[in-house]
Amino acid sequence: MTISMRPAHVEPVSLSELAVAAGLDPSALDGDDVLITGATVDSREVRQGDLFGAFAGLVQHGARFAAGAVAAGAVAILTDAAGRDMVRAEGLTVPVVVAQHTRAAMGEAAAAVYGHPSSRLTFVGITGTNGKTTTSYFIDNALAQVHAHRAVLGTVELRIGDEAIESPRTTVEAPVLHGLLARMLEEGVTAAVTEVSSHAAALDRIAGVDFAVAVFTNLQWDHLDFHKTMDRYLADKAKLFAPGRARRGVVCIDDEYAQRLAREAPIPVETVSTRPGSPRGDWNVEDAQVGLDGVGSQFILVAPDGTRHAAESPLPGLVNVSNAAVAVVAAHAAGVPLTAAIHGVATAHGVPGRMERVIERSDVDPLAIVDYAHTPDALTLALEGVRPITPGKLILIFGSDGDRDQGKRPVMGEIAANLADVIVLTDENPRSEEPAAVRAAIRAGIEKVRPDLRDVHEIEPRVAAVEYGLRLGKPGDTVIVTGKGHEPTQEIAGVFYRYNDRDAYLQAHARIVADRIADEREGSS
Ligand SMILES: CC(=O)N[C@H]1[C@@H](OP(=O)(O)OP(=O)(O)OC[C@H]2O[C@@H](n3ccc(=O)[nH]c3=O)[C@H](O)[C@@H]2O)O[C@H](CO)[C@@H](O)[C@@H]1O[C@H](C)C(=O)N[C@@H](C)C(=O)N[C@H](CCC(=O)O)C(=O)O
Ligand SMILES: Nc1ncnc2c1ncn2[C@@H]1O[C@H](COP(=O)(O)OP(=O)(O)OP(=O)(O)O)[C@@H](O)[C@H]1O
Repeated sequence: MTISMRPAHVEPVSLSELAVAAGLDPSALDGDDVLITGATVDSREVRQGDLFGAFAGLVQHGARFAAGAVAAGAVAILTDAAGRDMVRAEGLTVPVVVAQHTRAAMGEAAAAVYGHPSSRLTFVGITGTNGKTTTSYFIDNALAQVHAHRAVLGTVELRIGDEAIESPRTTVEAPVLHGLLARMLEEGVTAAVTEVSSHAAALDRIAGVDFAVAVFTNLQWDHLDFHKTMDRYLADKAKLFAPGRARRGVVCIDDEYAQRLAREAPIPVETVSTRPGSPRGDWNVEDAQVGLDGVGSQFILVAPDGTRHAAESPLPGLVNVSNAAVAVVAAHAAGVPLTAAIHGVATAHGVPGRMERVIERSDVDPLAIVDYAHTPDALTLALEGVRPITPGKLILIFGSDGDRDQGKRPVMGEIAANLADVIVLTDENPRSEEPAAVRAAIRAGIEKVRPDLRDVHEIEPRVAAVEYGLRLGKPGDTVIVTGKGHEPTQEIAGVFYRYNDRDAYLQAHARIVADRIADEREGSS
């Protein structure tokens, strides 16, 4: 099934009203006032009656696409002074609104076009380096206890009720977000959750949004190619915790960056402490017991009034105790009674590609898991999480992304060599990089710990590495493939090939079973 990304009906709003909603002076309007019925920042997605946002991008100026946007039906353009000059130099007479902070202004204008939909439902936004997707599904299930019609927007999918499409991005552009929210209202949705990536916060994709609750999971090393320093990375994420953007916040204070955010946030914040050794928060996790069957965990959530509540995480590993605790507190902050929030989180379904058990342990097979860990901290936690449920060897299949943060590659190699028994080094999404060079950077880290490269295998393509790792696995072993999670494609040299780790496991397993049957036949003949 597909979902429409925009509402079926929009009440036209005048361009001058939108300029004011975007915080601009009426003199920012160059040209006639016109009626607007939609908004986009991509000329390829323009519909009749749209306001087209033409930004000075990281690569090129969006005003280059103004003529195409107008031909496709855009009736006005929001851009900066340079963009206006480009538009006029092309001889276009379309009305132009000039803003200094174009992305922010466009978000506010799009909110106004669609009638400020985020204020009309319970909207929860989650940011943090890791755990956004998992926590968003936990929160959704908690919200389900009191909201029959809901939506989830994030890395895995854009879902409104029972309808879903593959998500183009972790966080969609602001006009798409406001359009989707307006669509949700038409569908009777009363509560929604969205992941907010740091790119989204930095590029004002949440401009114009009114979050009921903003949630922060953690800040770990990632994306420094984009944000440059951890301080700027934190500052971008902190944009979610601003007056006018979110009414209240829920912050997991297990790391120091989060503690700083909780101290400095200018909105009311409830803190959640989930790990031994973390400072006490308003809410505290105690007595976390990781289930020995590797399915889930139990813990006690101590509320600010000191009451103790038995709670559960439906997914394995201590990281998911953190995610579950944060989800309970966030859903409670969004209006779900505490007992219902705890029940909703405990009964949440698995999230595709997050500690997903694809092949169960048996007397012939190892346990085979897919996980999305693609940062040093996440990899550490994933491997530490499966060690207690692994009587035999821990076999890790992994690589690292091309065209993304290079610094983490050797660090992840070291972590793998320290925490896994056997390593199958392979490719993730090489993108425009030479795959062997990415693997070499990881291998350098592995060699620091294991100079003889004992039990280290380098196999490509990834589909072959998954089969190789699975064939190495004995019944007591755990095989874990990390980095791509639910992703349906692998990006190599600009081409997206259909590829999924879960499918790779299942297809390899079918061949392994067929070989076993053939061997048995041979043995008995
Ligand atoms: C690094 C980054 O985030 N770039 C975003 C940025 O692009 P940009 O400034 O480079 O755009 P540009 O190519 O210079 O083009 C300038 C303008 O012309 C427009 N344009 C361009 C071509 C065209 O034919 N018509 C047209 O209108 C573009 O929409 C853009 O507004 O602004 C664009 C919209 O204005 C975004 O589409 C684009 O996201 C790109 C596609 C992207 O891949 N972003 C990724 C990195 C991202 O956001 N990832 C995070 C998750 C990260 C994670 O946690 O792993 C996410 O939220 O998904
Ligand atoms: N609270 C957490 N702390 C650290 N690592 C975590 C946490 N929760 C999950 N992880 C690890 O991070 C991986 C990604 O989890 P998830 O998809 O929920 O995060 P995300 O923030 O949505 O990631 P991304 O933005 O890259 O899509 C998981 O597969 C797991 O290995």
